[in-house]
Amino acid sequence: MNIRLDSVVKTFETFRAVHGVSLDIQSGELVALLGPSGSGKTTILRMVAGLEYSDDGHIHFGDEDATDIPVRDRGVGFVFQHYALFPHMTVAENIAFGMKVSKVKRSAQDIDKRVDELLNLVQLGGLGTRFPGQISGGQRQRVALARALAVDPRVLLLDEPFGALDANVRRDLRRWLRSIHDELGITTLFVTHDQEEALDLADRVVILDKGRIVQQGTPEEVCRHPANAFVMRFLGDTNALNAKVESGKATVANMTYDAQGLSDGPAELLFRPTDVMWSEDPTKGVVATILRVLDRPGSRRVLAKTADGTTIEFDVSPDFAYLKGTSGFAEILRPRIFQN
Ligand SMILES: Nc1ncnc2c1ncn2[C@@H]1O[C@H](COP(=O)(O)OP(=O)(O)OP(=O)(O)O)[C@@H](O)[C@H]1O
Repeated sequence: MNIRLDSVVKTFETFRAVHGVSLDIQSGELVALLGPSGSGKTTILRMVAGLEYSDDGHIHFGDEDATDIPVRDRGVGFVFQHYALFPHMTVAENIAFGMKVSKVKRSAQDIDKRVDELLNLVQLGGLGTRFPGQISGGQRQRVALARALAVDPRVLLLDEPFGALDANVRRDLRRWLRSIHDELGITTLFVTHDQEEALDLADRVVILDKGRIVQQGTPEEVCRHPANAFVMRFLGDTNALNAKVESGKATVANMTYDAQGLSDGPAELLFRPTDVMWSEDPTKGVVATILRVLDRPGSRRVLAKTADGTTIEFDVSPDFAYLKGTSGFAEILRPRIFQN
């Protein structure tokens, strides 16, 4: 089932939370909506679910205008961070619930069989008789997914489903969710503010800022070719140096960089901490003095000050031997120059 959002707008009283968002989700695709808090992710998801109406624009499920499809007929399965399981029902009863109340009637035997299949799918075989209070948070979210899948949804909507869990459990669950998605191929829209989660999981990442899509692409595209400074900063640790563009060249201290296509004037040169090599050759990089060297399990993080007083941070191998106070040149491997 493909989903198409066409210039969708949502305003809460006077505040516009979603500004004309257009997005095509292909059948079987796993798309992550990624953005900072308040960027409109949940509002978009709720409009796709039919829990919220758009003020303008259209949402299509396949060839049908979703506005005409009541929520319970949309064939949507949800998993929300706080979409609690029924505490007084066992895990198996929770999973069976949707099937029991569905318009599609199934025999008790069919339901039991389907519950067993789903328990095995989410790797909780044997835990069907436990109550939600007797399993871990990660297991509860797996039950929530099994419950969402029980009614054979055409679309799966997940809103920060692993948000309340600790980092290691989250990492395991996202790998697991990806393999379930590969097995079932259900069109999935996943909301997260966690960059790594979106990049790990999704076929396509849609980055939102203040209710607008600022970039969409594969994880590789958004990482390697950020559309602007916001995307670059939002996706991970970023250093910024002031630059001046003149005739297609950006000057930063003693260095010039290619800036074809940019207009003359101020700009920012952005780069990742992993994209720096320390050099003793003044033609190679921006002059800097080491302030501190911090140790990490597999690397060293260097804090250095450039000539105009900006602090930059970069990662080097554990055998980096330069000491605090040493001056040298920070060679920037993948400089990106942006203008407002
Ligand atoms: N029912 C509502 N009434 C008024 N304002 C709302 C309502 N729901 C959301 N908003 C506002 O709309 C904006 C977008 O909210 P939304 O929940 O979609 O953001 P989000 O990107 O999902 O954020 P988070 O990651 O914090 O959940 C926010 O500024 C929020 O305060």
